[in-house]
Amino acid sequence: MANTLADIQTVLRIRPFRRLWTVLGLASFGDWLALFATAGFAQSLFDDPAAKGAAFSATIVLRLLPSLVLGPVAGVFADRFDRRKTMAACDTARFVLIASVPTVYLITNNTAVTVAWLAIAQVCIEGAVLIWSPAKEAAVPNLLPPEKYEAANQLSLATTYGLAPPLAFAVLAILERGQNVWANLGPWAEPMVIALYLTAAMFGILAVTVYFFIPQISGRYGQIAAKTSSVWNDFVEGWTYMRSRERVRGLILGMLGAFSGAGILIGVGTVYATTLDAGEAAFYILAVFLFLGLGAGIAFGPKLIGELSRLRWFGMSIVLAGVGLALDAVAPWLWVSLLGSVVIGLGAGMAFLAGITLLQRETEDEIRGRMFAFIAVSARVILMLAMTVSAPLAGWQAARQLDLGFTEVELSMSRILLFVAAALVAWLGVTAFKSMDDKPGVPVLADLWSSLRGRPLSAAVPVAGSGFFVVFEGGEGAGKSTQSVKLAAWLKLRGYEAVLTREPGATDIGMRIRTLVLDSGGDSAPGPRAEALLFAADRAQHVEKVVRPALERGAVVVSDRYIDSSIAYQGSGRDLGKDEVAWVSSWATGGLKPDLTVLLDVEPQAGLHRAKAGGTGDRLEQEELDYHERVRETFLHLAAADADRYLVLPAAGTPDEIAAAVREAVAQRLDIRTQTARTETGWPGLDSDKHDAKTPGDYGWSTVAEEAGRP
Ligand SMILES: Nc1ncnc2c1ncn2[C@@H]1O[C@H](COP(=O)(O)OP(=O)(O)OP(=O)(O)O)[C@@H](O)[C@H]1O
Ligand SMILES: Cc1cn([C@H]2C[C@H](O)[C@@H](COP(=O)(O)O)O2)c(=O)[nH]c1=O
Repeated sequence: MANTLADIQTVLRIRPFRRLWTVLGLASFGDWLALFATAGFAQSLFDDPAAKGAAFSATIVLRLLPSLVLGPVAGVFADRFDRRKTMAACDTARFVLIASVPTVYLITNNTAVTVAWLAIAQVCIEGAVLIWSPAKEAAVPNLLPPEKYEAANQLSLATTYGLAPPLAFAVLAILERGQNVWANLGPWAEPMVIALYLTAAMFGILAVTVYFFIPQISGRYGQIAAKTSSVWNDFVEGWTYMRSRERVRGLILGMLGAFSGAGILIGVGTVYATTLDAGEAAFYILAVFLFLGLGAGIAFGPKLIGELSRLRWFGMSIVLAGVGLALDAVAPWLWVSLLGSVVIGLGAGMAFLAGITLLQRETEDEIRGRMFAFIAVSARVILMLAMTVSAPLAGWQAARQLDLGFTEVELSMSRILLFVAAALVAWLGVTAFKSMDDKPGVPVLADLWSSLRGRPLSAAVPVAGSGFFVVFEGGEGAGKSTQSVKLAAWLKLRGYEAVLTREPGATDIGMRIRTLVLDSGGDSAPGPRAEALLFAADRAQHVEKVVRPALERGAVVVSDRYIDSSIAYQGSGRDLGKDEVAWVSSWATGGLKPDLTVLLDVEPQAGLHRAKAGGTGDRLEQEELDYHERVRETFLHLAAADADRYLVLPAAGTPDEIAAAVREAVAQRLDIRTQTARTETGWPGLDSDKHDAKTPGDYGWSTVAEEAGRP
């Protein structure tokens, strides 16, 4: 899933997408150019500096207003009508509207009329953008296979936010600078007038391109009958769809959370910058770093996180943006603040990319336009609200100096607001993560860490049954076999289907592996890695053929050794790395974890003495004492790290004492009344009658392996 340059080249080889991408690039360029050219044009109509400033910001505010009115129904257009025609119509409208602004000025030469028309045109242009964007966003999935959405979005976002704005600014700068050269050509040659005509012409070309050269944008529309439901019904349908889909809701919530944080950041930005004592330019430097982070997140995020679940990545990225905001809120120095800004950008960029890609995948074609419109509109509204509320608040109350001991931080309202934004964004990130998590039970940080190293953890394959899985672990001669037999016998007596099994060797293949690993010596002995893989192969077969089926039947499975043995013997004993070995086993077992692991802790020397019983022992029992010490340490560490799942018992107790403690723990978990359990210890064959019983045969029954005719 991690995409590379090769993925981007692949999507660009798809002709309809390549054309759409070119259209998008030019449209974004045109949008930025139109926005700043109209604002600049409005400014140029006045001489008074205050009026100039007001004209500039009023033009931008006018662009945001239509979201409130047209927003709710903008997406309906994308889902209701042919998207190709919708886009072409919007481009034509933009062509006419943008060209009309300087034309009205040139014809009337009247500032009041021009300003009035400019205001109307601004609102209509934004209306066209609001309808055009969801249609384009919803069209992308019709041109590409789903696994290419991410690369396509990377390309589109990089174009919209990385390439188009600097190009637009460069063109405006060139026009401004060139003004002197063609100043005598008359009012139509003024820089902003040229910019507006240039932009208008571009939208004219785009309308023709979309209409005649990318028929694929029409997608399903060409194949289905025209819709007969009302626009209002379409809107309600979109809203109901969003509310009923948990993942879609999580996605939208997370994205809007990120936008509210961005709004607060922009709102408090200029005031906050003054608390850094870094001069006038601090705000702009912060903005540059924010965009650098944003670009890096979009460009390198997917490569960095590799195969990490995109649903998880989305929530994590939003939390990361929250961490960046918190860093900015407490930053005592400019460099910390710049770091915070990069982190915010990284998180926001990755969340944006993951969010759009997921939304394209999660929503059906006929509803997609409304989902994208909802996001676009809500984002604008939230941005505006957050900016307008936080900007005046930021300057409220004088700042105080907070002495941190090593330095002083200026505690101001802007920092408090940043902190509020950080908490809000992080909370929404966590909420989105929880509502969309596709790998429940897989530890988040371990999953992230493994993914960064190229080996994501898989979600556990669920067990469709109510069985219970108990494992005995411990060093050589700890008494595992003795205790597993006792426990299984007791469970059978209690009426449970108890399946007594072991590793290695519970299956046919397992038995052959056992011989290979334990009995081959000298040159024919497996090397450490082969040994680890052989144990994992035995385990995979064991889980698939014995453990899972039994758990699915509702049985209690009692296994003599499981994954921890590999982590301890191969991971630590052979020094292959505990995480690596655990990952291999986790993959082999589909993430099946025991409900209870009983660790019988034994001094290696004493255990080996018991296990060898005067003989030489198998290949692993012959290892140095050091090796067995490492094995013991690792067992103890594993148990300490997950105390609820483990029962650690010193193996020095008598077999009966240990058996009673084990029964108690199992009884508690199986919800058998301990009182009842205790009263039946007099069953012949358990405890006192058979102190040295350690094989099922001692109780007159057999293990899984023996039932299958194996020793
Ligand atoms: N609690 C105990 N105290 C003393 N001896 C015990 C105890 N439990 C088991 N034994 C004895 O120790 C020897 C090894 O026991 P067992 O085979 O149950 O250990 P194990 O952990 O399964 O060994 P291995 O790792 O070699 O499979 C046996 O002779 C058994 O009778
Ligand atoms: C499952 C498993 C086992 N081992 C080692 C541990 C023991 O030395 C033998 C098994 O012998 P036992 O008498 O049946 O206990 O194999 C290992 O190294 N790694 C494993 O994953």
